[in-house]
Amino acid sequence: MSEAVTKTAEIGLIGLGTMGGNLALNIAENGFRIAVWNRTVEKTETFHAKAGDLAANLVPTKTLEEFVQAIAKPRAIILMVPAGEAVDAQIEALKPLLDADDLIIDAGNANYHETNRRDAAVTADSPRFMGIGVSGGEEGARFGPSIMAGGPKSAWEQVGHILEAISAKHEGTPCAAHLGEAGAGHLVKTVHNGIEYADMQMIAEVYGVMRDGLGLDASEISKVFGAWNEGILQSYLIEISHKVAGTADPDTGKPMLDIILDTAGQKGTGRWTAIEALMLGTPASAIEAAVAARNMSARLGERKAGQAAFGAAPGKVLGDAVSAKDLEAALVAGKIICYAQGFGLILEAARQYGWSMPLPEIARIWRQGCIIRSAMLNDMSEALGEDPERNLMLAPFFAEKLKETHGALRKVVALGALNGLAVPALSAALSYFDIMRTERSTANMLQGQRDFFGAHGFERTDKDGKGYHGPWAMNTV
Ligand SMILES: NC(=O)C1=CN([C@@H]2O[C@H](COP(=O)(O)OP(=O)(O)OC[C@H]3O[C@@H](n4cnc5c(N)ncnc54)[C@H](OP(=O)(O)O)[C@@H]3O)[C@@H](O)[C@H]2O)C=CC1
Ligand SMILES: O=C(CO)[C@H](O)[C@H](O)COP(=O)(O)O
Repeated sequence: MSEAVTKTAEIGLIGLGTMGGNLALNIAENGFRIAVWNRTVEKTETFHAKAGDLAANLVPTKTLEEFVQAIAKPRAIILMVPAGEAVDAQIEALKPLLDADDLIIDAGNANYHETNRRDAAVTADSPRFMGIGVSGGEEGARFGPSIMAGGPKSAWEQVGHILEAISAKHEGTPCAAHLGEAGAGHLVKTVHNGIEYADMQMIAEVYGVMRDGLGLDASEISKVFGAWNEGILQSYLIEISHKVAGTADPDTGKPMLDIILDTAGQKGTGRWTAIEALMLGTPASAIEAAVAARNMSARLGERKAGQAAFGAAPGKVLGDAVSAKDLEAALVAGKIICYAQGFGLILEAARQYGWSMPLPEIARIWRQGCIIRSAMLNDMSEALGEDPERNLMLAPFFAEKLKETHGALRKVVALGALNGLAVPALSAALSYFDIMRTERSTANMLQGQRDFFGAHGFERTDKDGKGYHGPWAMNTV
């Protein structure tokens, strides 16, 4: 190791796990010399030994001191460790070894409030801090992720060229961008993951309709997803759903889908998105429903008891009541709505925090590299470019698509409800659509109730001003 350390690295990375190891190889492959350090030192040795030709651009180190010394000044150090305490611990361990113009970059899935806190804690004497969201999983990290950066402009000026070089490219354009101050990048990554949850959940719901309502087997379902991936729904998530449904278990020969236990894991970013939407007061009901569906999936014991108590919904009841075309159109409508909610959330955060979030740029850097990459993001980027403040579902292209598809969404949700097939995210998307296209909603009743029990006051449709009260005076009902 010590011989390699004598050569100065352009950047450093801590945390050679799934993401960090692949990101380091990606950086090395793009011609940047990178110093690496891992808490478990033996992993660094193995990592270096297995790096093949790329080993020449890697500088493996055994101690943090050795690691820091191996990086050219002003140093840039990427942390790719679990969010939370590990990040704070690494920052504290690095601080005494770094200069004030050095830069620490948290590239994990941090809660953006923590990124804001870490950014605010930077003083004139401590290293600068930057939070970047990286999406694309293992393969993306290795061959080109989507990178959502937040932090001081000086930080982007220092490392932007490296991040752009290692990012995915959409028709030659890097899927990496500086999106704003402090936690802006991590907020966008969080919302990316919230959309990911909703997109995945809606795909799982139409899978359920095909499996339970239509009685299709996994290979038939795989073919349907494969066909959809040639059309408007073309996306990484549909592509992998096609592959997941089409894969057999090597042990039993059965479809993998029939072997996988139906309890979904989650690491927290979907939940953070839902919490954020509630805190900012912006609707993200399809995302919230997707998080709730994961929570319900985890309660297998309760679901078993529920089935014993109430019986399962009858299977294969849909016959030709719903077609693959209907399901595809329902997914299109649901997808437009969940993205409208996600971009609406980012817009609201930008308004409340005074950040200037470039919404078209966000859609642009999601077109390749990330888990939610899809053909539709190209149209979204254009629609948001026309007017970033407008609800995405009102952009002419998407309004037209919704006019064509909301009937199918309604049909799938209605058939699901009538036949006991749970479609919570599609259903939430439909309700959002119906509320957001209704000028005269039912919240007048809520205002009447609030005023009745708490004298909260309301506005009138026929007069200006606030704070009107009804003539209820505790005795009228
Ligand atoms: N996996 C994915 O698809 C994606 C993950 N992310 C995010 O990237 C980050 C890393 O995830 P991933 O690579 O999957 O995780 P892994 O579990 O594969 O790797 C974690 C790495 O962090 C190190 N580490 C763990 N705890 C500490 C600690 N307390 N102090 C110092 N180092 C520590 C581990 O070192 P050691 O070898 O010693 O255990 C290991 O190198 C997370 O924030 C995750 O949410 C982001 C996008 C996608
Ligand atoms: O950030 C990611 C992709 O963009 C990670 O894969 C993330 O861990 C997925 O979230 P969860 O584990 O909650 O499903």
